[in-house]
Amino acid sequence: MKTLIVYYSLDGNTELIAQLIANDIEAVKLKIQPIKEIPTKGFMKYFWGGKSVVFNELPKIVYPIIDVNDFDCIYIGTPIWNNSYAPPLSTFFQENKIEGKEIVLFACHGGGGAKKAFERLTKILKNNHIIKTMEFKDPLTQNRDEVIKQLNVQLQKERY
Ligand SMILES: Cc1cc2nc3c(=O)[nH]c(=O)nc-3n(C[C@H](O)[C@H](O)[C@H](O)COP(=O)(O)O)c2cc1C
Repeated sequence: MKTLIVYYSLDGNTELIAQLIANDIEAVKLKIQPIKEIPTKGFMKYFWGGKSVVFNELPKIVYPIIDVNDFDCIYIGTPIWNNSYAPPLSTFFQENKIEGKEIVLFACHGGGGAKKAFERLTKILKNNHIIKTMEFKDPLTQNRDEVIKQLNVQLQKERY
């Protein structure tokens, strides 16, 4: 089974989880990068990020060329922005038709959870089989061994 890990991360939390997953399973890791990076400091990042969710923006993105059809399983990772997933993923979904895949969703949040974002992603990815969802609270602020433990528990658990 060929596995792809595709993710966006502004502050590195989702990136950390993507890396820890990649340490655990054989997979191609693909980072999505907006061409115009949003501010990473202070109030402005919440303003820009929040605005992009509210207006359903499709920011221009770059990433290494891949063909999603080459993969059977796709891990999709996002930070939670305004209770939703980050808009760079919307652009990725527009540019890459994801159908008939086994999907694992993972998200990092600041304490508000990821339920709504997972519901939205499940809707968008309706022609796929979502096998698992995993969420983490700002893992960069937590003890690394604890995060690895949480990841291992979540990798083993059933979807709901
Ligand atoms: C624009 C913006 C909106 C956010 N909205 C939420 C939210 O609704 N709920 C929440 O729990 N955390 C929210 N956060 C916090 C991030 O989801 C959290 O810090 C996450 O770990 C960041 O992941 P990253 O480091 O991969 O970017 C928001 C952060 C930003 C920048």
